Amino acid sequence: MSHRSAKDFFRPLAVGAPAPAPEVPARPSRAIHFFDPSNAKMAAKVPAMVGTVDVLLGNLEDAVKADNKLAAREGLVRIAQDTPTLGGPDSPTQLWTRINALDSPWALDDLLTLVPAIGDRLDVVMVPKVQGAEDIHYVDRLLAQLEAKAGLTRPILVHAILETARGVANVEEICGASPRMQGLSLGPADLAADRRMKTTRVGGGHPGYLVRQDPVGGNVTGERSIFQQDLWHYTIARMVDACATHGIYPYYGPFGDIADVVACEDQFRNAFLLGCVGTWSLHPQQIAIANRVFSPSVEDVAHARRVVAAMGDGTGAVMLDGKMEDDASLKQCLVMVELAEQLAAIDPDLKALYDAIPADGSETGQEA
Ligand SMILES: CC(C)(COP(=O)(O)OP(=O)(O)OC[C@H]1O[C@@H](n2cnc3c(N)ncnc32)[C@H](O)[C@@H]1OP(=O)(O)O)[C@@H](O)C(=O)NCCC(=O)NCCSC(=O)C[C@](C)(O)C(=O)O
Ligand SMILES: [Mg+2]
Repeated sequence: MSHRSAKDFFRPLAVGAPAPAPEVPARPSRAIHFFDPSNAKMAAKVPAMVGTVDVLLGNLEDAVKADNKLAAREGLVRIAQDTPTLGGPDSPTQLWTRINALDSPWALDDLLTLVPAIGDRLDVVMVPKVQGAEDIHYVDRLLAQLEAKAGLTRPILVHAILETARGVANVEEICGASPRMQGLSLGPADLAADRRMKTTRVGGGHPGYLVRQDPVGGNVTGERSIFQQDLWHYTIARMVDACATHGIYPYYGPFGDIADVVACEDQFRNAFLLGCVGTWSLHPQQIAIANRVFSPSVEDVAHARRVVAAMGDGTGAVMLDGKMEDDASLKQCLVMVELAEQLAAIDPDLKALYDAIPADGSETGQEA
């Protein structure tokens, strides 16, 4: 397989296209909120959501009826044009879209329409059912041609949904396929079908996927604890490693049981703890869950600041509350402190909470 040279990697793929950015801009994206631009009721809610959610995503793919594909595409253009505060580098809320699958009758026209019309405001294009680097290369070149033609000065980024077994097998090459790559999301429904998993849900657990306590005293019919396991742990962990390797961001994905806000929060929190930066929201009530879970708690930030203060120049080992802290635990705490700073810069409520913590984390309790 041939690869572009290191220097070519950061040259535009079309004459006149903007140069690729060396780093993915670190913009908060705790909730990627999906809406169907062909649904008048949902579309009407979008302008008022600017500033209340990190990402608004106009969905053109699955969950939009085949008969509504054109209306969704045109609706997204109209919404962006009528809502000048949405999207682009200065907006508090990024504008993303999920285009149709590359083998569908709609994907080409999705990009041919959106880039000239609203390309200056479109931050990220999410590509579904990505199988390998070849899918990213196709979108990469096409976007460069369209950006050049439209005279855009800022490259549109690309986000891949991992929802086929082949996509998971190729996850590293997908992440490294282009400097446009912004991140990855899990597509648990399509992925489960493609893998022939025996689940019928959109994300979340399954009561049959469990580990059972050993029989007590050899009594196999006696009372035993069971522990439900996370079906998505393996895939999320692979995504996190692939994304961290390539300097891009991993996200959970959809949680389809809208009413089960408790299990939704658990699933999101597992992803947060494993290294994901955000998740999807399908219904307005999931935005608050995502914002809560993907923002470090006051206790975590206070503890992290205490460790940073106690570690001085960051080397050596100290005892804090009976626990050893060293260079490596300091690095974990810096991940937390830096995330808190990024979020405080865009979220006044969080800023107030974090600002109330003393700089050295003192007078606050233990790690959450
Ligand atoms: C679940 C549904 C059907 C419940 O819709 P509903 O109307 O029954 O809900 P509701 O509770 O009655 O809604 C209350 C109000 O909120 C509005 N509303 C409701 N949702 C939204 C929204 N998202 N954005 C903005 N507004 C929304 C709704 O229109 C209503 O407005 P109203 O008070 O004026 O009557 C609906 O929320 C919905 O369609 N959500 C988006 C679904 C979606 O985008 N699915 C695709 C992503 S998941 C996926 O594709 C899988 C994946 C990754 O590919 C793979 O795993 O393979
Ligand atoms: Mg899907």
